[in-house]
Amino acid sequence: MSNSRSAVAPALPPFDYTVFGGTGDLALRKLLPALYLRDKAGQVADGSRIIGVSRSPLSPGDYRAKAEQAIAEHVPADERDPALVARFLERLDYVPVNATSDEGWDELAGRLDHPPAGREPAVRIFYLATSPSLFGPTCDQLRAFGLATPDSRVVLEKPIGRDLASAQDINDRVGAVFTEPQIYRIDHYLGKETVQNLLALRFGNSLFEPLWNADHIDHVQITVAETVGVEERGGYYDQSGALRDMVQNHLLQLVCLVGMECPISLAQESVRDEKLKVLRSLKAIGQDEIAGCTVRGQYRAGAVAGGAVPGYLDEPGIPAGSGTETFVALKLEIDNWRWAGVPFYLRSGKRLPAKMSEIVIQFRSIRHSIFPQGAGELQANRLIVRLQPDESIRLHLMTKEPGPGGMRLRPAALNLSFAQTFGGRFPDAYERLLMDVVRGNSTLFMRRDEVEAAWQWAEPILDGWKSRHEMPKPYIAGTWGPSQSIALIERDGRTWHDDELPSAAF
Ligand SMILES: NC(=O)C1=CN([C@@H]2O[C@H](COP(=O)(O)OP(=O)(O)OC[C@H]3O[C@@H](n4cnc5c(N)ncnc54)[C@H](OP(=O)(O)O)[C@@H]3O)[C@@H](O)[C@H]2O)C=CC1
Ligand SMILES: O=C1O[C@H](COP(=O)(O)O)[C@@H](O)[C@H](O)[C@H]1O
Repeated sequence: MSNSRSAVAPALPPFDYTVFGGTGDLALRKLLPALYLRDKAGQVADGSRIIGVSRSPLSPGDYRAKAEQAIAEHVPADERDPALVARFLERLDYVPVNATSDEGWDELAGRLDHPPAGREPAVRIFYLATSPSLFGPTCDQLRAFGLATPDSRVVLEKPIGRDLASAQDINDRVGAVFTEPQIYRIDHYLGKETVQNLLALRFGNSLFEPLWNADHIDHVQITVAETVGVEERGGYYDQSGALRDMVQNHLLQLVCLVGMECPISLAQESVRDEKLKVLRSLKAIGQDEIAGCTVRGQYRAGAVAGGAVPGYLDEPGIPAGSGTETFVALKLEIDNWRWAGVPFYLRSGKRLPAKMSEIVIQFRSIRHSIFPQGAGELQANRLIVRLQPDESIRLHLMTKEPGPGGMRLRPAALNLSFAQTFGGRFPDAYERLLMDVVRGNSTLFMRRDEVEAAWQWAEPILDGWKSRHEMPKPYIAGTWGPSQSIALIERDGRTWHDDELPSAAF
């Protein structure tokens, strides 16, 4: 299918993107491919530069070779145009720099201070794709070497801390060098096309908003399921776990977009103000509620997509007997006028049967049935927003079964498939977000107070788990998590929306 939508993207001002951690997994797998694809779409102005930075003693030529390989591996073949790849590689440079010493900083300053001749003023961006422990030292050095100019921007990768205090510490250190409007905290879920579409669905249609409240909605489910395990990131993951890695950021941002009031406009602070109100309205899960409202799981050896996979404890970099969770299910409530009493059930895990993220809005049952017994069970309406893959919005309704012989009802779905409706390629979240930084649009980035409010809610759960000294419940890789996750929702007389999903792989 043609890529007509992204081929006509408007050009932006030239930029200097300095990527700290430029040789790392994130830069090679996501950032460079995303920048190449935006360049291919015509959004990268001539004279723009991408400067990879890390301690490795590479030449610019070595770095270009690495980038070329990364593009070959991570950009689909039909998007790789040799002439455009060559043009993109020309924009790349590399400087060895140590974030925690003075090594390489003068060279980096020299590069940034000497742009290509005749280039118009460029947007200066520092992307910190490194461990968060380096954010403070890197920003200190950016200031010490005069690189943190008043107009420059800094992008922070997640995780922003591992609890409230460490998040505040990072925010303080970065905030001592950059003002809040200069800081872009990435949550790549906000860059996903269908996640942004939640705003269009809710506030671009008159149909749903009158029903979008506790009077009409029984509950909400959010599932973010992955088939992958911890891959090469065991060292990081074991210190993190599913609540810190996925729930505190990505899933809570989804809760915000489902739960927030209509912002006064799409202006960045309006949207972020509304999300913040949701985060501040999250009902604290008390220590006595942890056992009933949360479930932790850890995968054991099993099969995913027809192939055998090892258990978490046998993955590289995972210490023997680790008690880190690779699966979380929990029930939360937004304690406000709109949502009082409506449970939000969240679950996320690795090594589940399918890579699939979706939001299910389960409406209440009709209050009175006029249909005779035998007309079929009346199922409550359900709106399903599939975020990935096969992006779609499906509305499940009851309809009459066609034909004579009385009234029989049957559920059926109105299905808005994005691929069928719009065709083309959906840009990766990083493509959108990297260019939003160039534009200076931080709507889809997290503000300091959002990150800290999310930690404020999540931290007592982490503390509760720690004080209970319980190991996560085991689940077989390729299943939908531990049985306790099913019990969590079934205790309330509800079930996970699994009926249209692949079942366990064996
Ligand atoms: N990989 C992913 O999919 C995702 C990663 N993240 C986060 O992004 C960050 C980076 O992740 P990832 O790329 O996987 O990590 P990697 O370990 O693959 O890369 C780390 C990078 O940091 C560089 N680095 C380490 N120490 C220094 C230093 N003192 N000075 C300068 N550079 C340094 C490394 O190069 P060198 O050793 O040569 O200095 C390397 O380029 C992490 O915080 C991670 O949690 C977030 C979302 C997804
Ligand atoms: O931030 C993260 O997200 C990925 C999942 O992202 P997706 O876009 O593939 O859904 C997850 O694998 C990783 O552990 C986490 O750090």
